[in-house]
Amino acid sequence: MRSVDEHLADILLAVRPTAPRETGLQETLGTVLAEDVTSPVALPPFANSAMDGYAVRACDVAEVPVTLPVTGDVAAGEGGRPVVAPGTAMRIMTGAPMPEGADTVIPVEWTDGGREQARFERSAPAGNAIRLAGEDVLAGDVVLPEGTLIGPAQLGILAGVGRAHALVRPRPRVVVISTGSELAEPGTPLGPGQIWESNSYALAAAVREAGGGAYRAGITADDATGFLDQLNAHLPEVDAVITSGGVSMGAYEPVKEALGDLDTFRFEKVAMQPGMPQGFGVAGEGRIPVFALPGNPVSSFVSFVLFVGPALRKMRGLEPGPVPAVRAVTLAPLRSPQGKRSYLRAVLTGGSVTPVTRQGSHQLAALATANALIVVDEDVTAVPEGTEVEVIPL
Ligand SMILES: Nc1nc2c(c(=O)[nH]1)N[C@H]1C(S)=C(S)[C@@H](COP(=O)(O)OP(=O)(O)OC[C@H]3O[C@@H](n4cnc5c(N)ncnc54)[C@H](O)[C@@H]3O)O[C@H]1N2
Ligand code: MOO
Repeated sequence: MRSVDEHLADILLAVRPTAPRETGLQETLGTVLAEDVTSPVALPPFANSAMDGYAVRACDVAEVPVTLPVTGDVAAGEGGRPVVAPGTAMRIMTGAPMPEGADTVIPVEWTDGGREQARFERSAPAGNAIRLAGEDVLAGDVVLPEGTLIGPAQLGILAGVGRAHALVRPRPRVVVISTGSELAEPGTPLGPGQIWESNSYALAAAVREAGGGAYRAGITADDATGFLDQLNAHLPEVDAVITSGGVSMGAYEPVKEALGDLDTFRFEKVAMQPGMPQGFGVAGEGRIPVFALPGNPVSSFVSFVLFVGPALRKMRGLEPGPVPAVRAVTLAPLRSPQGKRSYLRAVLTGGSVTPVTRQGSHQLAALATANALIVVDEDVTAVPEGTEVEVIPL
């Protein structure tokens, strides 16, 4: 059997980041920059007021109280070149350009707020409440280096430096294909021997949560030719394929049957529980990665966390890194099969973790109550209560 680490290493070797594409500003959220973004101008581009108040010369309000004539208003967006003459004041608004002649701003709260003339109760040194040009960014500064993940703040500064587009690695597009003649669409009645199809919904949701774009191809019956036709139809549209089911030892294993003989594919047992039967390879002219995950719902979900999640990070242009884990004390004893790394569904609260009672790889409802996976190494078969263990938060 291959180890979890070996299987992941094979996958990471085969996947590559998506090709950079010029993308509209709003669509860059969750993507990774493929260029250094510089600012064409200084930010702020001009000295401006940080407060609503009066633009004056500091020397004119050095002795207070003092009353000065108010010669006009400077609003934000002012495009002219207003001038504050000695011994006068102008009302100024937050974000408005500093008028010539003025070297300080007196907040309106320190005055009587007059329009024709204003009485100043407090003085301030030169430079008070003024935001200088270039205080945030100088023209030509790199504001976001290549490789930056675009979140709301990063999208904001893209807009702030005037960009309507950016060169980014698009979210990987992923199709999820579920195989199984027993599967019925949720919302339709169950026939004899049928269950509602859940894997493609969970996996597509996991892809989206992991920063990819996902769609479901629907259900394919247990027929290798039909599966292959469906796979080939989707390959030109996607950056990766996830299949569920049809990879183990049964008489009807369409995924394994369709892809098992290709020399770009491997179906193997990975030393883990759940998720032992795994397939991975590349298909089509685009050498599109195909993750052939086991059909048991908990197995496909855990496989996603361990293998597809890191691969999607690499495809997005991020460091795949180790799957983030924490340490916590188990509040119950744990059991694990010899030679397999177990991923026990569990509830993590603060520094302690409790495995859920139903650990079967078909027990999807139990998975839905968990928020973490406890990792028990291959060579450990029993862990006493009170032991510190490795935990992957979900
Ligand atoms: N003789 C052996 N049998 C099995 C082995 C083995 O090593 N030797 N491995 C077991 C393990 S472990 C797993 S995991 C499963 C994997 O099987 P497949 O990937 O071939 O998946 P299926 O047989 O198609 O389905 C397994 C199970 O999951 C249900 N399922 C499948 N797809 C969905 C879906 N989209 N939504 C909800 N449920 C789904 C399916 O009805 C089956 O109950 O093989 C074991 N057998
Ligand atoms: O290894 Mo399978 O994934 O348990 O059910």
